[in-house]
Amino acid sequence: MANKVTFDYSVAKKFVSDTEVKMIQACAETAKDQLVNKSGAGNDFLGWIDLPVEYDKEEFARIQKAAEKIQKDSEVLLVIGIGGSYLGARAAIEFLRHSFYNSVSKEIRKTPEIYFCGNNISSNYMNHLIEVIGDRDFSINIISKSGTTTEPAIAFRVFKKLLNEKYGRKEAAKRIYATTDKSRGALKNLANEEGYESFVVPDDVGGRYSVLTAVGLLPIAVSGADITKLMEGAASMRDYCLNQPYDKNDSLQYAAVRNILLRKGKGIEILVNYEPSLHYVSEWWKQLFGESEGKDQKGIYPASVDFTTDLHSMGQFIQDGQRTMFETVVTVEKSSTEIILEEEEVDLDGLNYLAGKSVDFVNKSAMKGTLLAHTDGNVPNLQVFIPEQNEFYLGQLFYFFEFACGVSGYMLGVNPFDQPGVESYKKNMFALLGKPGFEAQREELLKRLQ
Ligand SMILES: O=P(O)(O)OC[C@H]1O[C@](O)(CO)[C@@H](O)[C@@H]1O
Repeated sequence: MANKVTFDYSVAKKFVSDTEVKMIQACAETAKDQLVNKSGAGNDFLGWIDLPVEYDKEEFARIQKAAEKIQKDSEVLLVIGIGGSYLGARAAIEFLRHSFYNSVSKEIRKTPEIYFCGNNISSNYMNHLIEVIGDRDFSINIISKSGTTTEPAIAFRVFKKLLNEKYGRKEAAKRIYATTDKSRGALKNLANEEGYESFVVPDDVGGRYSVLTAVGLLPIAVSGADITKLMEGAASMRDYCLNQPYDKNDSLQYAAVRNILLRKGKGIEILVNYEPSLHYVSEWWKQLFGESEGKDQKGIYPASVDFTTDLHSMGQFIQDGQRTMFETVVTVEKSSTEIILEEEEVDLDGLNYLAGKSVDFVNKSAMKGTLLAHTDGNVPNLQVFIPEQNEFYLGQLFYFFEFACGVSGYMLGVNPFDQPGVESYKKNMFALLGKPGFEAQREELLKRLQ
């Protein structure tokens, strides 16, 4: 077991040869140079590259203090945000903390319950969340880089009212933490006006690359995870990404191999996990790659499955359906806890052959068996290994994927740091809602909907 996050395509050699990986080296290295020298498209959004070593230490200390205050004065923290202002924190908390974080007893959890909202527009979801909070003490972390995104803005209105009614406006303001642009946007204005403690999303860090800023760090710190170790892990992976030669650079190799597969008609990448706690890491990864690469009618469609659960639903398709996909299997090498299966006197369930074996051994056997079966079914299987489930390796994993994404986007010939496509639905929604300034579009859309 290596002591870092690693990438391995050895099982996929039938589909990607070492020679092909060598042939694409120049392309990958040019893309890396563009990224590191900041000479490519979107180069005003590259603040994430040095973030793990150049972050604002004063703000970092303020984040830790705010987290301690929330831990002391709140039973519940609401994290309001969407996309990059949501997924990183959720991914980290689910990966690092208890599988049943919000349900397990306070004695085990020790920190506030954490609920995410503002990531949908459902009245049911919000009403049910109000019921979950009940009359308990709570705080809000509202996160929006632009400060104008509709989903979190609506949720903030609703939950700010609840907080104001419970504590009065002045006291409520001390329980609201705003993570947003340093000087612009509706949320920044509101924070200034009401005196909320504010944290900054740096100008040069886009939403989907912002997990290691206050966007991710405050909720992660409230959950009791160690954000210093998270940054240290990211810093160590930054070092590998920037300084290792091509053949030893896991992140570069991953970017290269997925581009080789794309050129062979594999337009769908499925991120696979065998730990339920990785589910939201996949969700975070999907936004990272989907928003970065899916443009100009190009890109690999990022999908994900949770195995072994989805082997019993999507397994058939992956084994046997249209051959347009490859899998990237993320494995946690050493499970943090163990269960050993015991022998039963009468072997009614036929499982005595597993007596003395750990549940993780069964899980790993399922993983290895599936890897070979899917390879035989002509689905290339790439692998990413995480040594253990902790903050350090998660920091490495985040940075590994971010770097690979930047490189891969340039290899593909797109700007990996913009997202013009997401505006189309917003314009239509604003027009239909009657937002001032969208009158002409409104008439046109209403006619189409008749
Ligand atoms: O932090 P904000 O500005 O509310 O944006 C949230 C998300 O919405 C998007 O801008 C897409 O609309 C994403 O890129 C971003 O992560």
